[in-house]
Amino acid sequence: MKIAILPGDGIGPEIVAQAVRVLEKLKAEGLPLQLDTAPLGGAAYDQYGDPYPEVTQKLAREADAILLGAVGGPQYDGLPRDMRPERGLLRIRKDLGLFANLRPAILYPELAGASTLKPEVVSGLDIMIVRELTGDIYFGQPRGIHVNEAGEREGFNTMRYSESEIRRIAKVAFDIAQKRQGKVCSVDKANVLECTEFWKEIVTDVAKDYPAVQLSHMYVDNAAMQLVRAPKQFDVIVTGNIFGDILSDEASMLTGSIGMLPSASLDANNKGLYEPCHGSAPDIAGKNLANPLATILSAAMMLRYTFNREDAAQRIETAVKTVLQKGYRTADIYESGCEKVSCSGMGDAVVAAL
Ligand SMILES: NC(=O)C1=CN([C@@H]2O[C@H](COP(=O)(O)OP(=O)(O)OC[C@H]3O[C@@H](n4cnc5c(N)ncnc54)[C@H](O)[C@@H]3O)[C@@H](O)[C@H]2O)C=CC1
Ligand SMILES: CC(C)CC(=O)C(=O)O
Ligand SMILES: [Mg+2]
Repeated sequence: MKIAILPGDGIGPEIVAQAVRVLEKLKAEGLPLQLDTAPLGGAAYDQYGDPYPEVTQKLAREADAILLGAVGGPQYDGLPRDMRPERGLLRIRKDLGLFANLRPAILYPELAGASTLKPEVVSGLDIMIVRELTGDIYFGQPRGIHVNEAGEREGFNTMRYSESEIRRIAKVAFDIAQKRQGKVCSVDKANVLECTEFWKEIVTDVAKDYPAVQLSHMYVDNAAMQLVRAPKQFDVIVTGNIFGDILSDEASMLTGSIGMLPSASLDANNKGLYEPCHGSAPDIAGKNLANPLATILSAAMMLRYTFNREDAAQRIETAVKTVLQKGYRTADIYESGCEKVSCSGMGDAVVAAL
């Protein structure tokens, strides 16, 4: 089981260190893990002048799976766009064909009080957001900033999806829904954007192969509202890259914190990159304050999706449940009566629970 470890920037190294401790514990018990580290994002730019350098490309391509922290930081904002950390992240996703981004928003009952919604609205919450990850306005050409015909500067990006890109992500969503409650809500803005009107048409066509799955459609503005009004109406949400990016951050707060949301980004053969949904959190970086659970839960997703080790995945998830039941909380999910722990303190607790 070859795993590339890419700590990244900001809180990335702190949270990844805790997930690596969890993996090392499983390795010591006999799981055949090989962990190798390389830089991505700003750290890679600092060392190699490229946010996705060759050394990282080689390691990532040869690995079965990748564990990533997060990239980015204000110190890189002035760089040419192609040198910025976030571009390194987009490049690795594209390079490895990681088109299917699974972002489960699950409420642990112990965190009902940390959710932004009332306990009765979120209790039992279990939504799977399936976000297309290698297309849409994040990749569409042309893009840039230029002087237009009127002699004025303007910025532009292009939202585009090919039929095959929509079909393959729709199939992922329907396949997942078949193993869950059997409901897919496709989120678009088909009332004004041709690209997403096309999305809706293709998803509707793919649904014909899944008669047991109930398909609904929702405009993204309404979906953003429904997520905080009545989130349990959703089972699987399938949507494009930008809408999925935004809606998953929103959904994270239903679970108590952005620090609780893991993700898997899969190619067609379940090779995957696993990372928390949040960014590099420059405001708390280097302070040992970050919540490492999203990253630890991402390692569990890795064992489940890439390595087919449901047993090991569930062990990690059970350990996370145990530490929450015992009352350990990082600052972002802290409530009075609980025991506040640091990032590494949470890592200690999870390793002990394992
Ligand atoms: N996948 C990635 O690598 C991503 C990178 N970014 C980059 O990260 C940098 C910061 O972006 P922001 O918009 O501030 O988003 P962010 O997700 O890094 O932070 C937003 C807020 O959530 C908090 N937060 C995030 N993760 C946390 C954790 N594990 N525990 C406790 N609190 C946590 C932060 O302290 C901050 O207050 C930017 O450079 C951005 O481009 C943003 C999103 C994803
Ligand atoms: C570079 C961004 C697209 C990262 C991000 O916000 C995400 O993937 O959630
Ligand atoms: Mg995001």
